[in-house]
Amino acid sequence: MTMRSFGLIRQCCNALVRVPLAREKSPVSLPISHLSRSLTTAAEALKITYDEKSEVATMHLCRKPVNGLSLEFITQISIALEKLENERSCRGVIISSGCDNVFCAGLDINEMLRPTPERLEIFWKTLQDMWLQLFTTRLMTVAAITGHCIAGGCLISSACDHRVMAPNFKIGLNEVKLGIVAPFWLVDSVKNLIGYRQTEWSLMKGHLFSSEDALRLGLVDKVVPQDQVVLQAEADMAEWLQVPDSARHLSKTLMRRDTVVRFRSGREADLKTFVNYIPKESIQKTLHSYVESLKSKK
Ligand SMILES: CCCCC/C=C\CCCC/C=C/C(=O)SCCNC(=O)CCNC(=O)[C@H](O)C(C)(C)COP(=O)(O)OP(=O)(O)OC[C@H]1O[C@@H](n2cnc3c(N)ncnc32)[C@H](O)[C@@H]1OP(=O)(O)O
Repeated sequence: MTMRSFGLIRQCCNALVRVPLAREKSPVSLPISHLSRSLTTAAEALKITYDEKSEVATMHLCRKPVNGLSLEFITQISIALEKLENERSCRGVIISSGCDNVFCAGLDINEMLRPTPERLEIFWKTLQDMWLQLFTTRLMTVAAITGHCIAGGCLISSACDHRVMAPNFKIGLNEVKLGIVAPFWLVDSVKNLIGYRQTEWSLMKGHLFSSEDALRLGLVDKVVPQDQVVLQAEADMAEWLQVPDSARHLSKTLMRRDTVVRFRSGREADLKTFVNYIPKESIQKTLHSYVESLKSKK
């Protein structure tokens, strides 16, 4: 197998002061006073490899301990996606995790705790952009879900085209448990997979589905033993790539058009809602208690 890492991407991922690079906006300088805590450095957090033979890249999320989506991390993912999108030979990307038993625990909650208004706004815009990129990319996208896949984690997996998950983990939108609400575009992308009622019910309860229930509902496409998830994702990717790229991408565009149109017309209002809602004292209290409960479970 011929593997090479994308030098350019690595280079970009290491330079993280000016963000975001994603489409539809010009770069802005980040207030770096509120860097969220992680056990990994920015350079270690995202590893991209490319297999020339299969024309498939792997985006390995390694922001330990749980791949919490901080502004810097989302920016890295966004830059990497853009680079892959522009790499003509690349036809697909597998998103995998380097965190034990966790694919992604969602947004880094620290981003929402006592945030500066400036950073909060950039954070949400960057997340919106990253989601749009992933949801609409010409690349075939496969999520290799080797562990829990919660809220923002489900944002990533549900924006992909195909999902392989390991057994005995949890996946879904639990935002209400934190006193917050999933944005309509994330809800739509889950609803597209599992239908209205299951989405409504799980959203209102903050219910996380087991891997097995997720398979039954269509929230994931396959459940295989944890040590086979990536291999299965690669095999499924190869099968998917037998379909001509442009026809596959046009079909995806057709199916996702309504969600994208709704997103584009609602994203400004969505941003305003988020930046007004999160700093509220009552929300801050609930988020704080949630973080405490995570720490005290040990
Ligand atoms: C109409 C108004 C609309 C307004 C819109 C408002 C908001 C919209 C946002 C919606 C979009 C998405 C939101 C989110 O993603 S919120 C995050 C939701 N995620 C979670 O609830 C997951 C929480 N984590 C867990 O349940 C567990 O950590 C686990 C993933 C199951 C893994 O368990 P385990 O292996 O036992 O690890 P620990 O629990 O010990 O965690 C290790 C350390 O990591 C910290 N941690 C965990 N998750 C997060 C996180 N999401 N952000 C930041 N930090 C996290 C945890 O506290 C541990 O830290 P410690 O070592 O310092 O104790």
